[in-house]
Amino acid sequence: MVATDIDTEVMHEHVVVRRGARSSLPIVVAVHSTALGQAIGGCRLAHYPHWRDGLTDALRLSAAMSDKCALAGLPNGGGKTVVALPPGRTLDAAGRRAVLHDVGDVIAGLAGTYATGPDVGTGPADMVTIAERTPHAFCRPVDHGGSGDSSEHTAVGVLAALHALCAERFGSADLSARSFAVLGLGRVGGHVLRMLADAGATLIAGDIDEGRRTLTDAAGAAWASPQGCLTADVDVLVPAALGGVLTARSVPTLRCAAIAGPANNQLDAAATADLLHERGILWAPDVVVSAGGIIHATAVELHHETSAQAAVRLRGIASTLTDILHTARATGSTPADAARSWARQRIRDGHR
Ligand SMILES: NC(=O)c1ccc[n+]([C@@H]2O[C@H](COP(=O)([O-])OP(=O)(O)OC[C@H]3O[C@@H](n4cnc5c(N)ncnc54)[C@H](O)[C@@H]3O)[C@@H](O)[C@H]2O)c1
Repeated sequence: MVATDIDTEVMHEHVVVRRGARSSLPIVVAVHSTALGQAIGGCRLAHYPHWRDGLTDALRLSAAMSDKCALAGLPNGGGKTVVALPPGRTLDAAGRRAVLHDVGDVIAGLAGTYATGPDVGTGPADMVTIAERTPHAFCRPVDHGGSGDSSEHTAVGVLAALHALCAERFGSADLSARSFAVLGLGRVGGHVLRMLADAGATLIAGDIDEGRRTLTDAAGAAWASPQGCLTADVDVLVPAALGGVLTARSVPTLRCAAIAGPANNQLDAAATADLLHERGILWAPDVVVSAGGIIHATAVELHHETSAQAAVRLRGIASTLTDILHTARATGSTPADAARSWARQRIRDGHR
C-alpha cells in the first residue's frame, strides 16, 4: 500500500513490544514520528489489566507527544515507553533496576531515533539507570549532567499560557485582575499557585491531600475541596492534578470562563472540547500549556542550548497559544481542533 499524508497522521513509524530479558515484564516503545527529528517521550511504569492496554496507552501517548513537540516548535517527534506491570505487581530495588536496564536495551536498539524521560511512575533518578544502557535518556538529575526536575519550567510555561489566555478571553493579560481556581497542588500546581500569588491574582485551590493546605495558606489562597475547586465561580480554572477532569458530566457544572493548566489529557474525549465551546468556556489545549518542562529539558540536554535560549522557547508558549486561540476564533472552530490542525500541518511539512 502506498503511504499517504493521512497514513502518516495515524500510523506509527516503529513499535517494539518486548519481554524484558532480565525482568520478564512487557515493555512497549512506540515511535510515532521522527518527521521533525528524534522522537521523545517519557517512560511510564504503571499497572495495566493486560499488557495490550499498555500498548494502547503507548500508541495514544506517543501520538500526543508528536502534537506536543510540533506545537512547541521542537525539532523532535513523539514517542513513548510503557512498562505494563501486571495488577498487584510491585518492584523492589533490584527488580526496578532490572526493568529499567531492559528498557535501556530496547531504546539502545533504536539507533537514536527515540529518547526517553520521566513520566508517571519514573523520575530523574530512573533516567540515570536507563542511561547505563543507552545515552538516549534525558531529564537526569543535575548532578548527573541532566536538567533535573522539570516541574518549575512546566509552571513557567503555564504562567505564559495564562497571560495569553487572559488577553484573549478578558482583553487584558493582567493576572492581578483575575481569579483562578488551581486544582491539584503537587510539584507543578504548587509552583503555579505561588507564581499566581506573586502576580497578585485572587486564588482558590484544592487537592485530595489535605496536607497541601499549607501551600494555600502561604499563598494567601482560599482552600476548597477538589469538587469545590472544579466548580468554583472564577475567571480561570487551572487543572493541575490528573487527566480526564473535563467530561460530559463535569462540563455542565463548571462556572469558570476559561481553562488552562498543566494536567495532561484533560478532556475525557475529543467531543468534550465541543461541549466547552458550546458553553462559551475558552479551553487552552493542554498539549500547548504543559510543554514547558519538555521544552526546557530537550533544549538544554538534547540540543545543548543555553538556559537563556531555552527560556525564549518557553515564553514562546504564549505566542503559540495566542495564534491558536486567534485561529479558533477566526474559523469558529474549537482551540482543540485548531491546535490539532496546526500540529498535523507541521508534521506533514516535516515529512516533505
Ligand atoms: N511535572 C511536570 O513537569 C509535568 C509536565 C507536563 C505535564 N504534567 C502534568 O501535570 C499534572 C501535575 O503534575 P505534577 O508533576 O505536579 O504531579 P504531582 O503528582 O506532583 O501532583 C499531582 C497533585 O494532584 C493531586 N491530586 C490527585 N488526584 C486529585 C484529585 N482528584 N483532585 C485534586 N487533586 C488531586 C495529588 O494529591 C498531587 O498533589 C499531571 O497531570 C502531569 O501529567 C506535569
